Amino acid sequence: MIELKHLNKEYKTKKGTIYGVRDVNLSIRKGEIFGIVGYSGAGKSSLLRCINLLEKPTSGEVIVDGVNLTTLSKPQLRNARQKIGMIFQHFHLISSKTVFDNVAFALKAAEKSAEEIKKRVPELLQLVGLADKADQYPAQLSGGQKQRVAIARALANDPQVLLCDEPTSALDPMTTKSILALLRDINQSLGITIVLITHEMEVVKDLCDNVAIMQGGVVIEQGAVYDIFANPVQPLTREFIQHALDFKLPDPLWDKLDSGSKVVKILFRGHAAEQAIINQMLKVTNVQGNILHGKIEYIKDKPLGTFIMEVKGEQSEIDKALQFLVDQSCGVEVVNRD
Ligand SMILES: Nc1ncnc2c1ncn2[C@@H]1O[C@H](COP(=O)(O)OP(=O)(O)OP(=O)(O)O)[C@@H](O)[C@H]1O
Repeated sequence: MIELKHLNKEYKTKKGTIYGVRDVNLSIRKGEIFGIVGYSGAGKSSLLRCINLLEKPTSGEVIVDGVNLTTLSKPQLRNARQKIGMIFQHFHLISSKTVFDNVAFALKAAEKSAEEIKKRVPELLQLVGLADKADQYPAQLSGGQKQRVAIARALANDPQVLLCDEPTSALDPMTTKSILALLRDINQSLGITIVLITHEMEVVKDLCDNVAIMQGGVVIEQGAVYDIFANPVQPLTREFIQHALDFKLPDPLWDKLDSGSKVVKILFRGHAAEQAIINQMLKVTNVQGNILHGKIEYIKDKPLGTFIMEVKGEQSEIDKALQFLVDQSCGVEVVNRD
């Protein structure tokens, strides 16, 4: 659906050239939810805004549904953009217009008739759960409701793609969940391809099919969300995942551990998460194990288990135990106190 080929975006400033996006190649499939993750300044917004040419790439190709947007004339680009909706962190609603008129604005821009607008706006407001708010003004709405209006407006012209620029960063956790659920519904019921940028891996875990991690304008790692969580390669990716899975041992627990023991983080991928592998390990080796932390996450309905264990025994037996886990395809990492 979306192909980015050797995409570069440079900003010329008084202080020199700033590289927003550097040689990015991405392929986003029709109907998927694709996440782009990175810290502030990583180039996420620059990349997203290149997809609808809000930012003109310095070089490279942006192909949406088979059309290379970088080659289009202005009127052609205007037409192509109607098939790409966009929502933002701070909603970008027009404060002097009612909810109805904010949504109608997108239809007017696409030169829809008054009759069509009268029919379409209530349908859109129904879709986002705001059928009773048509006559209210943005100031009378909560953050979540404002984002719903923005989503209705973005969907007005039946886009094939919805670009989401940190859509939940200004919202509380409960509202975040409801907006993510709405985006998932829209993706499933309307088949719209969603590209979403965020700095929270939690959002990616709950919503996305595939993800790209950005640093310094470069995509440093990409893949299916489950694979990225189960086998992160880059240190930055590991850092993001650590935040999302939250498995840092608290200090009082470290204080209680035997000085001769090892603390091991074990990752169970796929069906291994549902089997009694730790039990088997304790049976076939002469070590004692004490589980300090454990949880099983379901990502895209596939289990991913993370356990932190204190392992005690002769070094040779500990080595044997860890090798047993590796042989069962578990990820094994000795954890040291920070
Ligand atoms: N219009 C601009 N002029 C000059 N530099 C820019 C411009 N827009 C972005 N940049 C620079 O490009 C780099 C990438 O910025 P970008 O906003 O794309 O990152 P980001 O990952 O979206 O960050 P954030 O999460 O803070 O929005 C940064 O160094 C930023 O300062």
